[in-house]
Amino acid sequence: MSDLTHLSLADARDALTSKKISAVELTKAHLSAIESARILNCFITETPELALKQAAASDERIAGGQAGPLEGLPLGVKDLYCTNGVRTTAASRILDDFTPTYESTVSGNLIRDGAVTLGKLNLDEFAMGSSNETSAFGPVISPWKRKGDPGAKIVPGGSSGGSSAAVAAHLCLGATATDTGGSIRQPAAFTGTVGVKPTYGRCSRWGIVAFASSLDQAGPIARTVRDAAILLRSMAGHDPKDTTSVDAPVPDYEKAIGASVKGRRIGVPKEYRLDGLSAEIAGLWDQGVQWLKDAGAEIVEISLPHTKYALPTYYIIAPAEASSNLARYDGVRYGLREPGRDITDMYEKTRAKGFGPEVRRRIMIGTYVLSAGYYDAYYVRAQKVRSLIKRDFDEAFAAGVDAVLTPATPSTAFAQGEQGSTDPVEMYLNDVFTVTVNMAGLPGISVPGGLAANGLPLGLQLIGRPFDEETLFSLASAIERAAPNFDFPQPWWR
Ligand SMILES: NC(=O)C[C@H](N)C(=O)O
Repeated sequence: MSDLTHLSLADARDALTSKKISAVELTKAHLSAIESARILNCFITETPELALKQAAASDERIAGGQAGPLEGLPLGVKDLYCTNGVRTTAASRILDDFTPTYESTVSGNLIRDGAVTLGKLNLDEFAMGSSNETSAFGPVISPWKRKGDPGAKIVPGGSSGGSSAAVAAHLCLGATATDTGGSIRQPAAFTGTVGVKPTYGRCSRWGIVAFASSLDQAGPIARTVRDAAILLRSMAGHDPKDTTSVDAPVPDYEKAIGASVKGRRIGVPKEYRLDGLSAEIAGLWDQGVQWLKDAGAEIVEISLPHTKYALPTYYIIAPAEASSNLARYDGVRYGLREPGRDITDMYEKTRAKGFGPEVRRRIMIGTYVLSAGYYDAYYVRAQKVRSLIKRDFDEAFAAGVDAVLTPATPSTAFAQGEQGSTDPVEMYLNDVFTVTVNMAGLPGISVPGGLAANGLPLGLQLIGRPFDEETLFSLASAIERAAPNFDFPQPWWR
């Protein structure tokens, strides 16, 4: 077989189980792809020895007829997941050389099912950002190029930018990611990949560095809808160590691929047709509607009246939770410590040195909205609006809508430095279509819809009923079949 990194995860699985290729061979092909793509800065930590050891064990299990569902498949892990014996940074200096003595439940589930782990993927610091430019380990460069602009360094989206870029550049067959306000779906849309944000509670958050605990959710990024379905099945499941994880059976999501969508009711929310929405994004959305119609779905216009409050509400709740979660980085319990005159001075120096500007901004906003005198005006009010946003969706689903279709992002990927350098709100606007899903705890998927005139990928988003990821997989696979084919970028980085 020619280039093993160009197999889909599903095809690689089949080639491994039928012994056409070995896990060691497949792993070596990915390790050498990673080595020749360092300029993209996708990985913070590479773990080639560990990967080869896991691959050899996989080959033995395959030979012994004991292959797990992901046996021998090389994956990347977002560096927000704690990994036993492997440095975990959250792309922050504050964690320094923190090396967990335990494995996050979700990455542990992948390893249990036979996956090979290639290393830890870059991200925005503590997952705060939409372009991977806030990482203390430097930005990730997307493998994609804007037409006629070879010098521009295109961002892979964020915060899971290492995951999306590595998958798009064929450095791994799939990757883990996390989504608090769009961090799986937006980078997937920017890189022509598929990203799934499962229902809140579908995957365990145990062992994943916390950002905003009521919004955070783990999920996969992959090159096809089928591959994402295979990964989610292994990642999901109840975990007694996370009291918010739900004890519900995990379906075989792969069975939803190619399933008929005839008669499924798709809601198109009029509030997402923002003033100033670009003609290209509006066109993509109309196209998506047509593809689902052609596949037999029924389209209904719906109203989600509180949509316009979602972004400001998210940027109160998420920083509030972050300011509380990040209080633990005090120079005593984890990583970095800057000596000071007394304990307060040590705290201040450690936190000033350890956190980057975006993380500091969020901690300050969060502390402000939680402080006496402002708590009711901001935090409590934001929680009330959050309930209204959730109720909008509840009502749409109660009226018989099976899923909601929207664009994933308001634009294609931009170049480094082009957004948010003077005004952080410009960066926050990237999340305008994605944050509602986290606020309501719903599942969402981003699926490619083809390429824009500038040559960069476009993504459509489907939002589903709680714990109905299956419907999203079947609808997304219908879009995947209908959308124009595109090739991932040729490896200019080698
Ligand atoms: N973490 C996320 O889901 C990304 C979002 N853009 C944020 O900065 O909060």
